[in-house]
Amino acid sequence: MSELALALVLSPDEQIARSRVEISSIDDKLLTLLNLRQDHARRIGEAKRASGACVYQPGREREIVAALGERSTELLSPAHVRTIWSAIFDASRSVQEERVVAFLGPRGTYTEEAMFAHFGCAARALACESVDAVFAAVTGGRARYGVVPVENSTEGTIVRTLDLVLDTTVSVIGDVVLPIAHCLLSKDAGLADITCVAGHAQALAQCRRWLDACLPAAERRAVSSNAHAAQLAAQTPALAAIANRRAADHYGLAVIAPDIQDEQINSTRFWVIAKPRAARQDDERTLLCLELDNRAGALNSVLEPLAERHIAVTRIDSRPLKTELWAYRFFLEVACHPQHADLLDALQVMRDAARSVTVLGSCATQPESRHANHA
Ligand SMILES: O=C(O)C(=O)C[C@]1(C(=O)O)C=C[C@@H](O)C=C1
Repeated sequence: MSELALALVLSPDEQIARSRVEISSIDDKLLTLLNLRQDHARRIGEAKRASGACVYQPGREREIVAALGERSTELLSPAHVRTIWSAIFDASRSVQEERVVAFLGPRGTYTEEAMFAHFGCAARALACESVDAVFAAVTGGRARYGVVPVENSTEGTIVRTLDLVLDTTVSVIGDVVLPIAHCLLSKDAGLADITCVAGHAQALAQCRRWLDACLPAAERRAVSSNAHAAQLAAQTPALAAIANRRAADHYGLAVIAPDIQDEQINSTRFWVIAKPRAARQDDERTLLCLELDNRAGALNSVLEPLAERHIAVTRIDSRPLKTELWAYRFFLEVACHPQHADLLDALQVMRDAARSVTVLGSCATQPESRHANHA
């Protein structure tokens, strides 16, 4: 009897039971094939170790997903293919290296969310108490990678991160942009019972208008992270925390008000840091630090060589030199691969005009905003 004819004579329960048997048998075959795939990934990992090649090859991953996406069907969309293969690549990379990733903790921070968005669940997470501790874990070899916040679309630069990248030997090797949806969390108090709101200074600032309108009399207490604020809220009934839903789940809190950020497009950029390594083929942005003489036209003389070669400057920031009054160093992001002939050419001219020019790292294509996983 054909499948169609059989479907007509089977009761719903019989159909479910029959298809479950088929699904179990398909899962069995999938698992065998996935193990075979993992074995090849392991062999590639050994070859990469021998040749010094990088484990993570985003270009190859994109190629695979694009080819499979073209064969997608009504039953399995390109988005499903992307999600499934993203987990397969995670597993595959995890047999090639153990990825300990330090992040600004504790558990439940937005940085943890960014870490999972970038590395998937195959990473072994190492929660650190401060941005400094994340850098120390990477420079000291306790973690291969680190994830730290660097810029918020409402509040601007996180200067400590910028200073540490400028002052240490680590490189920026990627970035992640997350939309930030702040919630007010409490153990079991209602809005009227809250006398204190704790959160990272940036989060308190990003919710200023909402707090002025809804909790004008409450004390605002700046703490080291939003997740730490959630820990405090779990212990103190009249204290509410500004944090994400991941923190609510992790610390057993209720969301008393969702989406309290003043700007709905509020997003944070996180940098992925590591010890210096060669740029990847598909890195399209290069990060630079420029130290300039304190004279008229100094900044212009380093920007001109870029403009002349049509290299766009996508970000510029200044930080005090600290060793000299009112003198600055400049952080630049430019839209070009670090080894591109035009950029190498520009850098040579810039080096003549500046006290020093340092390449701080490079990133792949500008990340799209990813939606926070509130599951
Ligand atoms: O092709 C490689 O270089 C692999 O290591 C295999 C593989 C994969 O699982 O397909 C895994 C990691 C890379 O980022 C790209 C692809």
